[in-house]
Amino acid sequence: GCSRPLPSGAFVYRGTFVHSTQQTALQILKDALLGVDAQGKIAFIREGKELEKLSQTFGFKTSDITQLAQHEFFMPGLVDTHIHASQYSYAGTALDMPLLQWLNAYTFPVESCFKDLEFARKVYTQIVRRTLRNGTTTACYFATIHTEASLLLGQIANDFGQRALVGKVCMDRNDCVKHYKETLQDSQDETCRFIKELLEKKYPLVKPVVTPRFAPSCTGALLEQLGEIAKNNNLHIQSHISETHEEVKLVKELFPESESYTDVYRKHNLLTDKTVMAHGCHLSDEELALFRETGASLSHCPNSNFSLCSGVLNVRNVLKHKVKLGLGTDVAGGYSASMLDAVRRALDASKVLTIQDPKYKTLSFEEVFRIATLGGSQALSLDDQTGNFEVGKDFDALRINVAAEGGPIDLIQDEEPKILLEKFLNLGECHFLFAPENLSLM
Ligand SMILES: Nc1nc2[nH]cnc2c(=O)[nH]1
Ligand SMILES: [Zn+2]
Repeated sequence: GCSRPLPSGAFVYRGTFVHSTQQTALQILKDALLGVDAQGKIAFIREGKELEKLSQTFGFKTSDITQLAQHEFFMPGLVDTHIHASQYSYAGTALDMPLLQWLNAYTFPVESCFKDLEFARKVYTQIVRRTLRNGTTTACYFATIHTEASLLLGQIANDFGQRALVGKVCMDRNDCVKHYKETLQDSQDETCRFIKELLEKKYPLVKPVVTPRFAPSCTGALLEQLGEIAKNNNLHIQSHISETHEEVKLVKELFPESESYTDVYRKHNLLTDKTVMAHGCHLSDEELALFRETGASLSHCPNSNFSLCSGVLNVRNVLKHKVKLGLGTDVAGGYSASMLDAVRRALDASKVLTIQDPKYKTLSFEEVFRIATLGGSQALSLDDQTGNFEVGKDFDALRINVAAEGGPIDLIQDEEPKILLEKFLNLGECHFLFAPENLSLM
């Protein structure tokens, strides 16, 4: 063998790894060896019996290996494809109105407070810490219309080591809470400044995302400008679509020249292969076909859809149309900042559809696991970096101990990894202790 020490920051793990691939919703690798290079990237993932050969090729000693216990496994970090960092202060409250009223009564008044940077710092620090504790290693965030506070959210995500897309919200139409909107010119200028300043920080894991709030909050002129900005800088785009019937009707009135809600975004060059749209509960098959053609993706936010009584997304139909799909918490329309909750609500939503129509094929926990990990990374076009344990991707993982002392799961006997994962998804909690220096491992 080789007696060179591993370069600092390099690791080798041995044990069970569970993840998804394009072909299989759940691939279980028992007694696998996974090597992480000094840059945090996966150098190899092979069978334990290849130890001898691997240790020679990669130059590590048996004593360098971290061995997982029987009841432990690694899974990819969870990807929250849609979350409003700015709404965290009232998460768990204010769920007594439909969307459009809810925005005016609760959301816009609270978001207008992010002009105050100290308030923003408090809320943004808490949401980043909370999502990380819940196992969200990648988040696609909405901030507010305020550039400075949005830049601060990017800084906080970077400081805690979370992979994040951060969006300064754009809206030049708001008749209800009059002070919470921008002029067309300001929205455009501040979006450009936000993008420029965030990119100049060169945060390795944090990128800007062009963020028109949704069609009813934006004039056609603003949507047009934002489409241009995204195109010229090859940026991600996020917004909302077809969350409630009332909203769909409003968009028809506001954009009478468009064939559909999806057509409004398409016309303004906002549907690209780096676009993620939240909800899509009431999209037609024709609209789903436009998503497929453009490579745009959907974020399924079941807690929010139940909590605001918005609708139930037919995930099977989305998958049938081969539209990329991730899961989102949509805090605070969704009351939980945990992606494990999103997994459970996604299973519930699917069961609601089966109750309504027994021929509807309920999603399996394996399928929802894939949507919460690999699916999310694809929906955010970050699947070259994260989403599963492929060589060359970042080792972005959760180390799960299903039998953790004082934890919520009782194991009566030794269980297969598939059962451990199913129990964890349905019953588990992740709250790891904070060790920012270890975040790349967690
Ligand atoms: N759930 C949700 N839907 C929206 N549509 C436009 N803005 C919002 C928001 O903040 N939350
Ligand atoms: Zn939302």
